[in-house]
Amino acid sequence: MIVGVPKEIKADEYRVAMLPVGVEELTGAGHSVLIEAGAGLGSGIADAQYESAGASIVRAPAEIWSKAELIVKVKEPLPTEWPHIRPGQVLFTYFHFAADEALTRAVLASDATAIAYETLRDARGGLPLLTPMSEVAGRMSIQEGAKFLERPQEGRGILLSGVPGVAPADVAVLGGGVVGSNAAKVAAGMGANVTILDVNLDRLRYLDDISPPNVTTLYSDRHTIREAIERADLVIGAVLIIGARAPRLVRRDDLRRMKPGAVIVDVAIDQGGCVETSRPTTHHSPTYVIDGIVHYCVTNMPGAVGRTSTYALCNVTLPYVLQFAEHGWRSVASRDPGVAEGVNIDQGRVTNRAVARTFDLPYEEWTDRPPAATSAPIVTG
Ligand SMILES: NC(=O)C1=CN([C@@H]2O[C@H](COP(=O)(O)OP(=O)(O)OC[C@H]3O[C@@H](n4cnc5c(N)ncnc54)[C@H](O)[C@@H]3O)[C@@H](O)[C@H]2O)C=CC1
Ligand SMILES: CC(=O)C(=O)O
Repeated sequence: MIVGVPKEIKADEYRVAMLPVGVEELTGAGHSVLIEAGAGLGSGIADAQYESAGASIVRAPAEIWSKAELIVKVKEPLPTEWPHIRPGQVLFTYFHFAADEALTRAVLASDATAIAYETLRDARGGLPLLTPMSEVAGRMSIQEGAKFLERPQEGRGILLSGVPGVAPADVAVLGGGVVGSNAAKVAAGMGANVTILDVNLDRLRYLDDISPPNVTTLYSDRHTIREAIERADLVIGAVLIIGARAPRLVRRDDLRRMKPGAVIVDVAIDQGGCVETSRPTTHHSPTYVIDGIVHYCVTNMPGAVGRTSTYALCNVTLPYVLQFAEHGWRSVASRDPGVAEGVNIDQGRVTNRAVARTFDLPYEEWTDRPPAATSAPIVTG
């Protein structure tokens, strides 16, 4: 199989979807790997390292898109990449379709197959390809929140930890999953008073068991959310309903009840954000202020720590890439229902219920039978 790894083109995205060891494993098994020149530089990996592992370095991204049967990426294809997507091609990357109708329709129209990192499940029902990036983003959310609480960054001029004689900050974490628990761990470690809100009581019981005394758990409802964000200096948005648009837990009216200069880091922005006033931002221009509240809504937070994130991501994606190359993704997905849950779009059909519902598109349960050919098959070689 020909596997292609284009350079990421999203703003401030320094990750790459494959390590040299991945190239070595794939080429050792008889596959070809095309890596775009410079794709690894943001993560400190030189073209020569890929080449010595057996990759072909390709200058023109169009050549990768036109030759590869399996495209392995980090972020969703951007509009300039859409025309390159080919019928029958398989794209393995983050998509977050529910936050982007134009992307959804472009991939549907392409007759390609989209296997989304963020909905693929493991045998325990976890999200193995989302988890490492959620760990990164959860930890970063406190680092970033702390920075934007500084007065020159338009925050309220609060040091998260406080100092002897002055109280620490209050941090409210909406959603106690991977992002939320990692955010809470870092914030609590810095000495902040942390409140985690979630609708999953078993999860709250677990967090209550393992957390230090400066972490409180609360069942998440409209009243507890409102009270927690009114108290908070820093709010972390960390909810997820798999495949779906994030629920809007904080409304515009709520901002007026918050402390002026408080900061919201809406990590869930990649699924549309859990705050009504959130809109995507970039690492270069990460924040904006509405009603006195600083909003940080970067959709690719782990991209800023490319080296750590690339390794953490590729550790978990490579085993799937190897299986797809070796056995074909249809055969892998037909044997592993967790992989089938990753298939969001398959050659013109929406095969993820939440995505279909978000855009009122027809839903078809995924089966291993390829749809009747509607376009010319992909040309390889
Ligand atoms: N902006 C970025 O760069 C990144 C964003 N993310 C995103 O962060 C979000 C969270 O991801 P994970 O923590 O991995 O998900 P997760 O599934 O581990 O945790 C989500 C939690 O939200 C809870 N939840 C659902 N509805 C809720 C409600 N109404 N109130 C309170 N809690 C509620 C769930 O019970 C669950 O515990 C996702 O959208 C993910 O894609 C992840 C990594 C990077
Ligand atoms: C999860 C995701 O979208 C990211 O790591 O950028």
